[in-house]
Amino acid sequence: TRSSRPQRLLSVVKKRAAHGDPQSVISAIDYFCRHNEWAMNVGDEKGCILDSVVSELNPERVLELGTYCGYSTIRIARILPPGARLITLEFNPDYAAIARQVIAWAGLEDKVQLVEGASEDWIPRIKEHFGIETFDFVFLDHWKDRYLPDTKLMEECGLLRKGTVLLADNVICPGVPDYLQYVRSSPSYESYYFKSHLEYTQAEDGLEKSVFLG
Ligand SMILES: O=C(NCCCOCn1ccc2cnccc21)c1cc(-c2ccc(F)cc2)cc(O)c1O
Ligand SMILES: [Mg+2]
Repeated sequence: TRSSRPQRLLSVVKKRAAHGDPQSVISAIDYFCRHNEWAMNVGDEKGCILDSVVSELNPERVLELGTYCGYSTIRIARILPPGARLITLEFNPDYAAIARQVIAWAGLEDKVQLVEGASEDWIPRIKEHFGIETFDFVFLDHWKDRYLPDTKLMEECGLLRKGTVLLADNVICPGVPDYLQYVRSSPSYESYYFKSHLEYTQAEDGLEKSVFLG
């Protein structure tokens, strides 16, 4: 049967990118998705905004909800300080299997722990399973109707601390209206909208950066 889009992405990475060179993996994926086949990676334009938020924060403990093929995983992991750890959660086992290989090809497997399953099942177990107190940075890029309930769940589970930064992808397209309304109106968050475009297109999209105030 026909290969999957993630499988085609992985084969492009292995053909075009240098092993152990995260930037070449990022460039290979972006070229393929812009010129051959669109895929739902955060992409190069929003990716540069992600890079700037992460490098300004220098987080030690990072959570990513939504791995897909590992594109944003390696964008984040490649600029983390030594000893920092990224936990990335993927629901789809086929995506997870591809992402593991993309992350390994980039040489970043030591900084990344990929877990498979649903956020609502995993979030309550992160503390005891990973021995983590709180996260410094959370990247939300999974089911858009889970951004709000999972943010409330992370608050309830004590995974956020004063200053934890949440960065949410796709706040315009596909859109997360309930999440936006919450973080923009809650006294517990300071929010900022980075206007950009849907990956590899001219459609509007953006990233919402929200600092948890405790
Ligand atoms: O749907 C998207 N992402 C989510 C994937 C499933 O995530 C499932 N998932 C991953 C961990 C995880 C943990 N728990 C539950 C579900 C969990 C997504 C979609 C688009 C998009 C924009 C325009 C279109 F015309 C079509 C699609 C763009 C994006 O950038 C996206 O991120
Ligand atoms: Mg996205």
